Amino acid sequence: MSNILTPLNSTEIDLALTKLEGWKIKDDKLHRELQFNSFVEAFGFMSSVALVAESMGHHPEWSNVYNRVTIDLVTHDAGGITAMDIELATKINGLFLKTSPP
Ligand SMILES: C[C@H](O)[C@H](O)[C@H]1CNC2=NC(N)=NC(=O)C2=N1
Repeated sequence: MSNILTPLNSTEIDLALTKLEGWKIKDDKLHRELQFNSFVEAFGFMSSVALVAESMGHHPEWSNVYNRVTIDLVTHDAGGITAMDIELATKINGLFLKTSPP
């Protein structure tokens, strides 16, 4: 039976990616690189993501260099990309749009 800790198959991942602006697969993880207008904006965005991640009990692998934030999502407990990663990526996109409207 499938549950949130079952890794998605490549068909499921491809479908999810069509709805996830900016994300791709890199090294078997969901990957996105974001750029902001400043370090403070990037760090504020990371703070918002941190609260969401903590509330989900699901945490990103990420790094920050000045105004850039690089994010990788994978479910370690499942050994692959799961619905939890898709959910967190979707929420991250929402927070990015709020921080940095097009
Ligand atoms: C016990 C705790 O909830 C688990 O270790 C959670 C924490 N955050 C996590 N985050 C991610 N990305 N993958 C996990 O498998 C994971 N497991």
